[in-house]
Amino acid sequence: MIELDAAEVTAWSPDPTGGPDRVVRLLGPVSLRLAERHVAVVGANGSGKSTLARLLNGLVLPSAGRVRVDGLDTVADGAAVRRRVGFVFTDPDAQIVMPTPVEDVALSLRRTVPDPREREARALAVLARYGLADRAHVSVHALSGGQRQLLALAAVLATEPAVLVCDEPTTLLDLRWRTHVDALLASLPQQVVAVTHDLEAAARADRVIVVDGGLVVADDEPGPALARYRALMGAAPPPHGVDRAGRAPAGSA
Ligand SMILES: Nc1ncnc2c1ncn2[C@@H]1O[C@H](COP(=O)(O)OP(=O)(O)OP(=O)(O)O)[C@@H](O)[C@H]1O
Repeated sequence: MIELDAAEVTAWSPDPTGGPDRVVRLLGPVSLRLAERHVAVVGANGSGKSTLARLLNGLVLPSAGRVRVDGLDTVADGAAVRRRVGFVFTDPDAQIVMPTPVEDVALSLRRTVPDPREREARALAVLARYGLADRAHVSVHALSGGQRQLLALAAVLATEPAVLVCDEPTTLLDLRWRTHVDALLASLPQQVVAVTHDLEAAARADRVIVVDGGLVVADDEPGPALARYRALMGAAPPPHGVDRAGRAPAGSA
């Protein structure tokens, strides 16, 4: 169970008019209890989805309020929370650090499997489970984008987290790989919280959270929540001024 109690995230941001840095609120206050197996988080660019996702495993800490996972506080019990909550980024290259897939998965297992031979065997078994057995020893640079995302997922899942948080895991993938990764996420035994712009995938979740302007503006079953999101997107033109953090869009100087 993931619990957010009046959680807020603030950050210091430069004042675009040249004044002193100022505190901006990126998210919250947000209070949620997430127990469903598949939770989708949708919202416009810059609405606060990634900030919400990162709160769940302690990559971002609340400036106020609390975030707990199975009773563990992300501030007080950060390491335990990170062991419990796996995180997958949009871009697998942000996550893959070793030269070959087998070494990358083995790196994830370094704490739980001390013996190097056993660790390699376990890593190979994990790669086989996710369809990457024949790519185990190639350079990670020789993998396709879809295979790299699958490797990033495999390396996180190797540690058997109780919860998997994914921040737009299929945004960079073609349709075939998106379908494959979506099916894999749907088949996992763990709780999956996925930020997504893919409304078809969100429609298959048990619950959909809609974030707008750093707040949860809808939290419901997919039908009503996505209807609210579509209405919100239809109603609001893309912003042309500064974003909530006070930054002007690229090229607008
Ligand atoms: N460290 C930071 N300092 C200042 N502003 C930040 C910081 N991190 C994020 N922001 C701003 O906070 C807002 C929310 O960012 P966030 O990345 O959570 O949005 P998002 O909904 O995930 O967007 P996208 O769909 O584009 O990835 C944005 O306006 C972003 O520019």
